[in-house]
Amino acid sequence: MEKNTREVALKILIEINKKGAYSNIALNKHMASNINKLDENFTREIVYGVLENRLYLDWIISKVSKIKIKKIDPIILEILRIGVYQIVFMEKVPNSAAVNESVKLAKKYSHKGSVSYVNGVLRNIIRKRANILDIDIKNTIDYISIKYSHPKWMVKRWIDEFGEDFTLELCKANNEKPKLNIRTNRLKIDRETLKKLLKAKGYNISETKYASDGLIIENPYKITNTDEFKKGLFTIQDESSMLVSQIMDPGKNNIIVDICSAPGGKTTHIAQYMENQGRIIARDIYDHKLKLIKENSNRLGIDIINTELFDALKLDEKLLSKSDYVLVDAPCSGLGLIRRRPEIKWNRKEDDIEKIKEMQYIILRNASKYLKPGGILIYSTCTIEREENINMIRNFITENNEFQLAGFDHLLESKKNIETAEKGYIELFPHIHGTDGFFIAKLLKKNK
Ligand SMILES: C[S@@+](CC[C@H](N)C(=O)[O-])C[C@H]1O[C@@H](n2cnc3c(N)ncnc32)[C@H](O)[C@@H]1O
Repeated sequence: MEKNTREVALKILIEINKKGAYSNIALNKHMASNINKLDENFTREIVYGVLENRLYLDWIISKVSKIKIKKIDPIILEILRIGVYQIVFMEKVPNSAAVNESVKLAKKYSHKGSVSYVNGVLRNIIRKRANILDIDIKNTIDYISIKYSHPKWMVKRWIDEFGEDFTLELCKANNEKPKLNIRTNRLKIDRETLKKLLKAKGYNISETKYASDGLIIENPYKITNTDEFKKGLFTIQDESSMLVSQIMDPGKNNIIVDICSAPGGKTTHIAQYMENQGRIIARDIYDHKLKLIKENSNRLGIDIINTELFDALKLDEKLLSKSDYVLVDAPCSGLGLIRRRPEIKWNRKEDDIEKIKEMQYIILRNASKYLKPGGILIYSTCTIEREENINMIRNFITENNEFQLAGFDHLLESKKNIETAEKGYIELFPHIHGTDGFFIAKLLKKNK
């Protein structure tokens, strides 16, 4: 049985590396519906463990391998990473099992020479373990990069922006498992009652710190199979994302434009704030993603959302000065999501940030034109890159002086470590706030 779990992990990792698949989607695709909890957890741990620790695992392999990492066949390298991960991080797995199962995978997926190479590398690592696991590197960027397995460009960028201690803690937190958060659907139930219902089913639950609708689930196994989920009493959403609608704080009968809205996490939350009265125009560039908004709305009992296929890079003359609130939940580099999707570390390139920034600015500028005077614009991203966040907003305000930042500290449940809220924006970080890395700014379009 365990052989299969390792082989499934190998297939998933290859799919992520070769095809750029998202880890969560690849995992769900490969998990048979009848897989037991132990096997599922084992595969999950290997996939995430290998993605999170890739540079450190490669560094260990390089200590004993005669072949340079870049020259190792990609499948053999992945088999080695899986083997080394078990030896170094999974105490319950006997070394013999880690070696034998890796050798079996090498036999199945490669040729004879590779089999003895995999066997030799893993046995050498076990033998020399006491001397090769400590990282004896003085340079801070190199040290953090290997110890917490983040690409050097990312570490350097963050040290320049946030300092060394901050970067080290951030990288450490990026390798920790995020807790599952759910959002109460206040159209159907209040948070306290939902908490009691789920507690009675054996879930360990606490309340989110900043978001008023959020609950943190310690043991979320099969939570989407519960009646409570099927009846639409809650939806899955990180606390950081819940804050977007909380900070927007729209009321009944407003007109809202959500310009990049799929799969609808924030749009459906906005509808809750509007008590399902008024009108939301929810747009996205992908039709298949708009369908997800409809599915989510149906489950949650929301009928004020009109989905529209529209490219936010284009200006829609029909919407000029029409809306009370606009949300720009911009496509971004996603560097705040590394805890959930560690493959971002390996798939994202530094050059991408420049291109993404240009697109974000055009989307923001177009979206701002849809607001009535006195309207509110919310700009959010799931990245910690200031170039895509506060620097972008400051540039925008300089060039569009009818806009100003609007403070919102009174809308948060707690003000701890979130002091900039009174100035009209917040930056969230996994190691400080326990949320995804995230940015939210609130802008007021002044009455002329
Ligand atoms: C951060 S996600 C939005 C998440 C969504 N607001 C939620 O809470 O569920 C960004 C979205 O922008 C969409 N997108 C990317 N480029 C776009 C464009 N040019 N026009 C409209 N939507 C775009 C993507 O398809 C993606 O669904």
